[in-house]
Amino acid sequence: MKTISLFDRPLEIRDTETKGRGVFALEHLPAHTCIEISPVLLFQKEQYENHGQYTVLNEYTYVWSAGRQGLALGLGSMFNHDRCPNVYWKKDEPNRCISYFTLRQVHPNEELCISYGDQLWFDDGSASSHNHYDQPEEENSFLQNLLL
Ligand SMILES: C[S@@+](CC[C@H](N)C(=O)[O-])C[C@H]1O[C@@H](n2cnc3c(N)ncnc32)[C@H](O)[C@@H]1O
Repeated sequence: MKTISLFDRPLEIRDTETKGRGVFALEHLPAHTCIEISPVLLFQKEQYENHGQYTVLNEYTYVWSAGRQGLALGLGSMFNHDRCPNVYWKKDEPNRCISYFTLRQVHPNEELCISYGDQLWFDDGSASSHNHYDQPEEENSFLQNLLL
């Protein structure tokens, strides 16, 4: 299957050339739009250390409190990494979910990507296939604050 449409949402899961599947916008999305709220499945520290980390889960989970790891259900596990992301995320630990927002205006057919940080475990496809959107200064500082 090449694409999965998401019914009433202007988003689609597509195969990419170098990154596996990814999430794409089908229309213009304004900055700071909430595009997804993913419920999170939590793994206890021991469960993850003894089992989870040796499986494919290790490419998908988010660090959670008390040494736990969280798997974002829904779209949250489908966002690829970009060193200049157009999506940021916020953990909501009490409600065990992660919300995802656009960092800037997103154009139709643009891939929606988050930043995984500096320690990548794969060859970064975003380094070469980077989109050439010039991020305005104020959006840049907003991103810097989030990542600090
Ligand atoms: C959370 S998953 C993202 C969804 C994944 N593409 C899929 O098809 O299931 C993380 C994995 O996606 C791939 N990936 C994400 N961002 C990438 C990038 N910038 N360059 C290459 N591979 C990437 C890597 O294989 C990574 O382990």
